[in-house]
Amino acid sequence: MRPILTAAAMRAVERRVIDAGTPSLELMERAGASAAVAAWRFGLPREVNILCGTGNNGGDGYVVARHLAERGHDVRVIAAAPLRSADARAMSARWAGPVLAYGEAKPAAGFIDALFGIGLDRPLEVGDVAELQRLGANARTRIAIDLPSGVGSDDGALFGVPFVFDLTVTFGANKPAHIIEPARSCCGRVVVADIGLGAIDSKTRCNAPPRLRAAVADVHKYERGSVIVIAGPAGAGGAARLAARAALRAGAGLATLACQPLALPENAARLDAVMLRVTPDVAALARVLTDRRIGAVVIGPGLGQDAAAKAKLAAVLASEVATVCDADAFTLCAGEPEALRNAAVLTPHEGEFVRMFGNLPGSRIDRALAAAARAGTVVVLKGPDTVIAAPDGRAVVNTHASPALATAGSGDVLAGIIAGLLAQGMAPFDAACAGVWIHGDAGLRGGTGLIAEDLPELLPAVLQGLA
Ligand SMILES: NC(=O)C1=CN([C@@H]2O[C@H](COP(=O)(O)OP(=O)(O)OC[C@H]3O[C@@H](n4cnc5c(N)ncnc54)[C@H](OP(=O)(O)O)[C@@H]3O)[C@@H](O)[C@H]2O)[C@@H](O)CC1
Ligand SMILES: [K+]
Repeated sequence: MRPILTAAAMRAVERRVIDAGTPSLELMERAGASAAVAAWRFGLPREVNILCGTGNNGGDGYVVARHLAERGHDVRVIAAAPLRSADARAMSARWAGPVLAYGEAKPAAGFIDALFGIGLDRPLEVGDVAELQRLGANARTRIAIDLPSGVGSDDGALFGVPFVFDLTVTFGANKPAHIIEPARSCCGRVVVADIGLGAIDSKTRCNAPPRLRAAVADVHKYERGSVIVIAGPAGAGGAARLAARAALRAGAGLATLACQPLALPENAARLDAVMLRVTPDVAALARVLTDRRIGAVVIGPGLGQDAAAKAKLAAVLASEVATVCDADAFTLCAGEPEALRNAAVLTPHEGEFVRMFGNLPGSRIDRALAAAARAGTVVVLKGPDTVIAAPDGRAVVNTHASPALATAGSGDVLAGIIAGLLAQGMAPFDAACAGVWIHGDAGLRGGTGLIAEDLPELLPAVLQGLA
């Protein structure tokens, strides 16, 4: 999984490489040269304006200017002044082409933004926004060096980015802003250039296709894992049924819906491969959960929010079965996430997350990590940039997803997939990362018009693609 580095972590890597003997000016040369190649490959128009800031991002811009001019581009640098970085001053001295002040350059078809990178820590100034706007708004091709000026590197917040870029060329590793919204949508395509920083380690990473265990020929259905989904009252079983079907399609050998007698006719009429188990009361449910063959349980989708629901949740959490909590489980434990400490994975969307954990500071990654530490369990903060965080400080961000997944019941399916993987023996963090990727891939395959019922049916194709 590719690393994601905060500005501070990036600076630490840079410092290590410099201390090991590579001059910072050499790193800037590599950064600018690789950005110029990426821009050229992208089909940058011949005429290019490069807006250079006063720090090292601006320094990169001067290097880009020199390399593009060598490749035959007609380049003008528009310079913020005075240059405050010694390396940027050295690189500006090596640039022999035109340097213009704000307001002097004519807009051109190509625009490169080297105004601010990871050093931006406050809103853009009015003059900077105006010049970005004047030169970039109508350019045919807009390329950002390291980051679009105006995005917060660590939290992905927008400090006044005036338009969306076509390409962002970054160095060594992705920054959170390339991965998390709203900044991610401003970056366009993101290219990570290798500038010789060596192996980069990070506890925060981008999600990747999971490696699943190969199927064994001689296997019993119980050995493939058994999942139980706790249904809610009569008339509200759809969410639980979706989760159960998803668990089966994700590879569990069995999925069972546990429901109360009154909900039996509804569920029996709608289920075939998924089995039904009537649990008239909490004691019956607790007894079912002592079956050691059950590998995972889902509770929350369509559960309800009454005393009966609360008692079922307590029974599940008191059992030893790996539990995925979703939906109503969060409402039942609003403000007290410690109550869910015994769960294996929590899958809240943004609203549920806030209900559980309040308004935590920082980026989505920071917030998910803080929540996982507080709840003592894996937290999946769902969204277009889903963050999977573990109490030990690992975080994975998934962007392999489709807007089509923002549909009723989609989250129930995700909970079922994760439970299906847990039941097959995956560790909670791995099952959550894999489940989110698989769910995202199904969403991409389904595309526009997708509804939650489609998702389980898309899973065989997704899983066969991973085998
Ligand atoms: N990491 C690596 O390995 C490599 C990194 N490289 C490059 O270095 C870039 C980072 O450079 P950088 O540290 O000089 O910061 P940069 O983004 O140029 O900002 C400059 C200064 O602007 C200021 N400032 C902040 N906000 C502001 C605002 N709104 N309006 C006005 N001013 C504002 C703030 O200074 P302050 O005013 O706070 O003193 C800040 O320090 C990085 O993105 C990459 O392109 C490559 O060269 C080599 C390999
Ligand atoms: K930039």
